[in-house]
Amino acid sequence: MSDMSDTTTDPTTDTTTGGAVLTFDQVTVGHGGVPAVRDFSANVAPGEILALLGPNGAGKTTTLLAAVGALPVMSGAITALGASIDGRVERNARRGVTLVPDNRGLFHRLSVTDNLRLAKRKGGGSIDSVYENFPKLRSLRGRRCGNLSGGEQQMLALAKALLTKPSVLLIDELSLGLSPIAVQDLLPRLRAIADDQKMAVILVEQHIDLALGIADSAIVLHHGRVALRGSARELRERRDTVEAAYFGRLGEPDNVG
Ligand SMILES: Nc1ncnc2c1ncn2[C@@H]1O[C@H](COP(=O)(O)OP(=O)(O)OP(=O)(O)O)[C@@H](O)[C@H]1O
Repeated sequence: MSDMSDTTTDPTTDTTTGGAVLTFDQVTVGHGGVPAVRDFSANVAPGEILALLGPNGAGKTTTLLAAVGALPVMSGAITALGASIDGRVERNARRGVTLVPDNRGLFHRLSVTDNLRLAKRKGGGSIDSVYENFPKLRSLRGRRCGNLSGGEQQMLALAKALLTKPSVLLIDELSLGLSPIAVQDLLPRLRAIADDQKMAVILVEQHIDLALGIADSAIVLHHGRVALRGSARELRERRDTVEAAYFGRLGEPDNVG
């Protein structure tokens, strides 16, 4: 169990639902009937970035997939923008709940602009505004997406998702395969856009310090259980505790659940 009594007493329980646009209420979700995440509760408010941390296999992607309706919950409930999340992924996306998947979800044979045009067909902002936020993409606009670097593809994946003006954006390892400098460039942009658009974000990220550097709050998952939660500021100051949670040294999952 966490000793961060100044943040939240029970790490599996989040009782602050006021103003949340995305709520997980004691959610258990998994694959083929086998739970991968158990009793997960969390709230994310407009403009809030929640960093979802944890080692490989902790259940981070599973949590995001459940939040867009791509995996049915086994028990508990997920609510976004006042309505329950169900299995209709496209409908959830139209309502403003958008996932940037870890495989980036890009069309590699199409140009940068054509990828953006396809995203724009789902509604939302203008391609010009994307190029204002990501000037690098403007200079690459005629390039085939498959010929972009990993960092450029990540930027495009983020830009595509932002084009639909989501209210809730779920990002699975934006920094996958990127240099630390590229991550340092992208994450502050995400912070600024979340602030501007009052967009709620869950950021799954392996770069713990960079994630805590831009997030408002954070949860560490271990073996599908919440091992630790708190404000990002408090967790930055208790880096050793975060690491202990990450490696399951705050107690066995059964004890914290
Ligand atoms: N399609 C699947 N079928 C069966 N089990 C799965 C499937 N996808 C994930 N799992 C299992 O669910 C658990 C959680 O996986 P998940 O991908 O959510 O973890 P993660 O925290 O995102 O890990 P990583 O950091 O490696 O991406 C793991 O034990 C994993 O093996």
